[in-house]
Amino acid sequence: MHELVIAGKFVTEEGIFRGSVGIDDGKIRAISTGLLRGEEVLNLGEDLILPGLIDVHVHLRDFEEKHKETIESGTKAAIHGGITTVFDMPNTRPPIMDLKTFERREHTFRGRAYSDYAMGFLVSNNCEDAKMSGADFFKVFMGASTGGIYSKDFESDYSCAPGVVSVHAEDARTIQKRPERPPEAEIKAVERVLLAAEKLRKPLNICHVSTGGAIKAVTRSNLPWVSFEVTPHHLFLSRGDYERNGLLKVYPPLRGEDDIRTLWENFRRIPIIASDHAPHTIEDKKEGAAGIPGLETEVALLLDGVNRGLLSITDIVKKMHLNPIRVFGIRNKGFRLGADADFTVVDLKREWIVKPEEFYTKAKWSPWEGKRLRGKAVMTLLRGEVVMEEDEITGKPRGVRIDVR
Ligand SMILES: NC(=O)N[C@@H](CC(=O)O)C(=O)O
Ligand SMILES: [Zn+2]
Ligand SMILES: [Zn+2]
Repeated sequence: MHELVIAGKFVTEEGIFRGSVGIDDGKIRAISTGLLRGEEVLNLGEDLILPGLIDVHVHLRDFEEKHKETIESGTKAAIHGGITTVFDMPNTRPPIMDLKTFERREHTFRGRAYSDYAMGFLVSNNCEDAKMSGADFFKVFMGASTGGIYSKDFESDYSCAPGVVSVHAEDARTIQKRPERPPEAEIKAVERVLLAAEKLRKPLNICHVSTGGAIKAVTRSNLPWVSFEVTPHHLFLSRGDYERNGLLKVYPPLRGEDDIRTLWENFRRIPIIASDHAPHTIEDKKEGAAGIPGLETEVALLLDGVNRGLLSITDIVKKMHLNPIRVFGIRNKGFRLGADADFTVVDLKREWIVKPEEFYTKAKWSPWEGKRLRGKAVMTLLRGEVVMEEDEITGKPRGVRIDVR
């Protein structure tokens, strides 16, 4: 007899099966195609039950930028959007690039996160601190983005990081000459990344790949320790959208139809989908801040894509659960016995209109404002506890740091 049994239609990388999962102490203890017995049974009918979705690229801000987002508002937005674990990007103010600030970040998270979280460390000529930090992943900027910090010697920073490196691949010199950041800025940086990865042979994830040239270069290099992520805004929005709405300024920039077509033509080769949730106030955006909020639309946009035949529901499990766990070595997550009982429950047929005023993020604006989407996250479970149901955040912050050791 389990504490809790969840029954319904489970989605794995192979497909959908009707069955039930037995949960005790927040962990998956039994998986069955029949109906397990539980003190409490949560029957989820026709909704689809995905393993907890993981977003490996999220800017939670907080510290001196609480007006943009806090740990609470950002992680509430995560579980509202169906995300159970977020990777906290370290280009905060102050940036997380020394031991004292890393420890301060760790305390800032305690008891305030509504989702689980991985802690990042920004590497830029600070190798000793990076090695001593114990961070869950490491961030390197090859060119400046929000916060303005970037590596003067990418190879040395990449070589120093004692764990998986996520890299912002836009070439600094090209950006200085051509601030509009054409595809060449990304392609040049990605080619440098691949040469370094070939030499150093250590795990690396290329952030927000946006161009056909970069995705072709990565897939051609075929290095098993090199992964990459693509964002929903680079899949569903274009440079034309930015020309019509200046708020859509983002680094790397939204691209032309050719690049977008190549991303979709290579969709099955994309290991990870991540939001690059980058909240700014409307005032900051009007002053040219780069970044787009994405936590509360990313899953719904992908589900809408499933309904339009652009991708399959199993793609979402592969690119937002399985591959993030594999690439970043997450030990306590996964749809298997002994792993945390995190689940993202979606209603694939739910039609709704994007209304940013109903968002939990402080960035109450969206490129998809007013758009009708088919598909929505309707319930989020974290270690067997319902933490979001029908847009309501239920209960207190339960999020804890993931285990990548
Ligand atoms: N993507 C952006 O345009 N902005 C991000 C930084 C980054 O991911 O480069 C931010 O932190 O605002
Ligand atoms: Zn970036
Ligand atoms: Zn980012």
